[in-house]
Amino acid sequence: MATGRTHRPATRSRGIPEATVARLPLYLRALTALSERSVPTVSSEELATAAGVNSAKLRKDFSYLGSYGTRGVGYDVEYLVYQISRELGLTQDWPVVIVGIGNLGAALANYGGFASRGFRVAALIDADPAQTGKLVAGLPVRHTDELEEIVERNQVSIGVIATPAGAAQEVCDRLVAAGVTSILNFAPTVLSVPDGVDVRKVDLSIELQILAFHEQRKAGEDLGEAVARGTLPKAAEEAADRPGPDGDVPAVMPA
Ligand SMILES: NC(=O)c1ccc[n+]([C@@H]2O[C@H](COP(=O)([O-])OP(=O)(O)OC[C@H]3O[C@@H](n4cnc5c(N)ncnc54)[C@H](O)[C@@H]3O)[C@@H](O)[C@H]2O)c1
Repeated sequence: MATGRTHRPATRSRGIPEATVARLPLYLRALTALSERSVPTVSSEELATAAGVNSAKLRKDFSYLGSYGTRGVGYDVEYLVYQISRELGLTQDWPVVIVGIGNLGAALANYGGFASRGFRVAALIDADPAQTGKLVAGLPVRHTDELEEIVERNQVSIGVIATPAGAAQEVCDRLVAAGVTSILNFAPTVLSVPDGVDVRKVDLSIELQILAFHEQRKAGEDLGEAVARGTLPKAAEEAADRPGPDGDVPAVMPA
């Protein structure tokens, strides 16, 4: 679901391309599901289908990890889970702070999937004094005055920003100055960060806009096919012939 980009070169220092790194979590999710069902081995085709990736791409990705599978047997599921987890840095615990504990921040704090993937929510921080001390997901909300101390004491390197857009840059600057080097930004704004700090942006409305674009295309194709088959309902046919607001384009455009 995460969109956006990191401020890093396309290839990481260990020679794994950024596009491969972006697919590793997809493999890991599929492999974890297999592991939970005690499936011992998996072919590249099966795993590629489960991860929604092309199998040739998967084999290429795994070659960067030095994992080639065994002909006729496939890949060892447990070993690959370990290998990918290690590559993603998930074999260690990552303390995370969430800043902005409104609707979204509270929902993120309550999401159990972070802890099970090695991300421990170390603290919840909000600027509203009325929020301070409230328990959210079992953690007391702390005031932003304590941000630097919390980050330093917990050695937090990952910060999640769920504040309004107008506050996000200032929060980001404070997190970075305190030692955070990776930011997951939910606020609808572009953040400036110094070199060496990774920012990933999550924006569900952008994802919805992309789906809306495809829906519109599909609707256009359906209409075009109906016109070609001569099965266009009468009302739609009239609409397709009617001039649009400019007077020269039909209100409903066939593909
Ligand atoms: N990326 C996405 O897909 C997505 C989805 C929903 C919301 N959002 C964005 O997430 C943000 C939060 O949305 P919400 O619905 O939870 O809003 P909200 O108003 O419920 O919560 C915002 C919280 O941030 C706190 N805050 C304000 N300024 C702060 C600061 N300087 N430091 C720390 N905390 C501060 C407020 O006190 C409040 O508790 C918004 O920017 C919204 O646009 C993004």
